[in-house]
Amino acid sequence: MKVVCAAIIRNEKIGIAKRKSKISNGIYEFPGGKVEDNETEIEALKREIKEECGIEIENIQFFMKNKDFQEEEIDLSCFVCTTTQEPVLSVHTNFIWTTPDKIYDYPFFESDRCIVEKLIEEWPCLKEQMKIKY
Ligand SMILES: Nc1nc2c([nH]c(=O)n2[C@H]2C[C@H](O)[C@@H](COP(=O)(O)OP(=O)(O)OP(=O)(O)O)O2)c(=O)[nH]1
Repeated sequence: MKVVCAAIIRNEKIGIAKRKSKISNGIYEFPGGKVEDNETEIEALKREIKEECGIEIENIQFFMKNKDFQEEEIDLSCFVCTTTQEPVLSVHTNFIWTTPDKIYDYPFFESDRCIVEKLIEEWPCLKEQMKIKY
């Protein structure tokens, strides 16, 4: 299954969201979801973030891929992007703006560990790079 997710950056913070249902109940994740057959990863990402957070995202850049096996194989592509809007939640019960080094203060998707690690490593550069864009 192809899945996309976004590390959304705003005001030098990254957004993480808490799920209210299914396998990841109560766990924080990067917002996103499954890629449908008729769409590109970027189209899926924009659609999922609009559906789940009610916001438009901009400056979308590929960040990394990660494979995991849950109930089936998950082929996850993570992107970084910016927004100028505040989320309005539908499938999540909470949304927090934080910095990568604090993500593990929250119960977070274990399979996303390498994404979080890369975000921590690249954060000084990434936050500067994304700052000029919003
Ligand atoms: N959204 C998201 N899903 C992730 C992350 N890491 C990770 O392993 N996953 C897995 C969990 C799920 O098995 C799958 C995403 O499925 P989903 O349930 O979010 O997809 P969806 O929104 O399209 O779901 P639905 O429409 O079928 O309800 O990817 C992540 O950071 N964000």
